[in-house]
Order: sequence, then C-alpha cells, then structure tokens
Amino acid sequence: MLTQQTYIMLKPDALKRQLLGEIITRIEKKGYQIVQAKLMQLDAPIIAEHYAHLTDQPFYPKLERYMLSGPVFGMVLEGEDVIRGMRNMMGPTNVFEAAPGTIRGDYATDVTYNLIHGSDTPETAEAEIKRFFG
Ligand SMILES: Nc1ncnc2c1ncn2[C@@H]1O[C@H](COP(=O)(O)OP(=O)(O)OP(=O)(O)O)[C@@H](O)[C@H]1O
Repeated sequence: MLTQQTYIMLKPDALKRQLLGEIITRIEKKGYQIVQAKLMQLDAPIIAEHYAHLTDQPFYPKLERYMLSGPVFGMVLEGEDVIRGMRNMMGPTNVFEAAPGTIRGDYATDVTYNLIHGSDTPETAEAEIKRFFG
C-alpha cells in the first residue's frame, strides 16, 4: 500500500469546454481524495518553469499560448499509487494513442489541447505541488 500525492492540472480547454465537472467526477468515483484545489491564471514564467524540459521544442510557443489562453484548475490528489493511477486514467500524451475510457481518449482530439496534466514521478509531484501550492 502506497499512499501518495500528485499534482493534477485541468488545462484551459477543460474549462472552456465545461468538462471540469465531468473529469472531477471520474476522479472522485475512482476514489482519490482532493486535498487542495484552486483556479489560477498562469503567467509565462511559471509555464516555462513547469515545462522547462520543452522550452526548446518547436511546439513550445503554441504550448505557451495554450496555457496562457485561460485559467487552469490545479489540484492535489491523494490516494493509493495515485501518480500511476492518474496517468492511466489520463491516457498517453499523444491523444491518438489514448484508448477509449481514458480522459484524453474520450474527450481530446489534439496533441497540444489534451485537457489534463498529471505528475509523472514522486519527485516531480513534490516539486509541482510546491510550485503551484507553495
Ligand atoms: N509533439 C507535440 N506537439 C504539440 N504539443 C505537444 C507535443 N508534445 C507535448 N505537447 C504538449 O506539451 C505538454 C507537455 O508534454 P509532456 O511531454 O510533458 O507530456 P505529458 O507529461 O503527458 O503532459 P503534461 O506534462 O501536460 O501532463 C503535453 O501535454 C501537450 O499539451
């Protein structure tokens, strides 16, 4: 049994498309606890910090515009093996590989506009929770 925390961020398209309730319902039905949550408008420096591994990619300007395009909903979730569990529920980054039943597989059709972010390791979860919740 491994109770851990992860940082989940519902991206601007999730809010614009009014999918917040739908996605949060899935998370709650799965059994994960929301222990912190807030609506935030990100700025360019925090986006660059969060996506530091991607700033030299040709698609980064598009990713930055997307993340600046409206508020995001950040959450800290707690549960058994929640980091891996949420990555499974989200589906892969490339929505064309995301199976039906996953959040990206069911609701997203574009590699950039893929609705949700989730930490991928305990180390990044800790850093991201600190970044967005202090
Ligand atoms: N090849 C690409 N073309 C366009 N956008 C991309 C591409 N790869 C990634 N992105 C965008 O950058 C985000 C971060 O990519 P990363 O490789 O960190 O994947 P991820 O860990 O699944 O995503 P996230 O960090 O948002 O959870 C993706 O979620 C997507 O919005």
